[in-house]
Amino acid sequence: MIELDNVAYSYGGAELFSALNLQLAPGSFHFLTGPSGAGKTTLLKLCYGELIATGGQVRLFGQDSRSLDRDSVADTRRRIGVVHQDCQFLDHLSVAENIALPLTVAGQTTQAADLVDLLGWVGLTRQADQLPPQLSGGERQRAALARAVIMSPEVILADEPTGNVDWEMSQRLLALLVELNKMGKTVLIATHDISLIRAAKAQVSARVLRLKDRRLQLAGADL
Ligand SMILES: Nc1ncnc2c1ncn2[C@@H]1O[C@H](COP(=O)(O)OP(=O)(O)OP(=O)(O)O)[C@@H](O)[C@H]1O
Repeated sequence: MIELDNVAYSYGGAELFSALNLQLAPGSFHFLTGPSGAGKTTLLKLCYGELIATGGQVRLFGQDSRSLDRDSVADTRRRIGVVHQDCQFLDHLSVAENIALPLTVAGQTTQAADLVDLLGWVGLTRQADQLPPQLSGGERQRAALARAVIMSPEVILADEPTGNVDWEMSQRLLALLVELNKMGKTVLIATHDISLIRAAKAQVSARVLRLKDRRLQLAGADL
């Protein structure tokens, strides 16, 4: 689904990583960990075509990310749901409108019943008409997850989805991501939270990758 082959990335002259290989197979569950600044967010951006590799090749659903035309970019955006690190809501729109935004942007109408179901699934039924600044950290993260899945993507890429939430809320978010994986979705979570990874490994068969010193490696079994 998403394949990185000998990939390098540089911001300006400084190479962040190189010779990086990754395959996200359908239905797989991956964690991406590593020190702050190692390039996890950058790697996720390469995986959804927001950035183009400065070396090697990224293939998204079999297509080289460098050669995606407008339609293919739109198709890729539909097939990959992203939970951004900073959530990125439009503060003048309600929570429900923010969640439905990918559909609105794609010119599709929101099925009210689907939106109600989705709000219920993430536990935000009561908050549907509130504005994003009125939400708690955990509610924001759940709204971001709902927005990421509203287009029924095949792949979910989540960047620190449990940042700034307590343990109980991180378990709740993890349960939603595990549920999505059990429905057949491919999941990749970038996180610093080792205890989250340990909790997940009791629930799902997950590969843990560590980005460090410009290389991507399988983490040890102790994780
Ligand atoms: N647009 C940019 N221009 C220049 N440098 C950037 C840009 N975006 C990120 N960087 C740098 O690239 C490095 C990797 O950033 P990135 O956000 O990918 O790391 P990360 O592993 O996700 O970090 P964190 O865990 O702190 O979120 C950092 O040193 C960062 O300052």
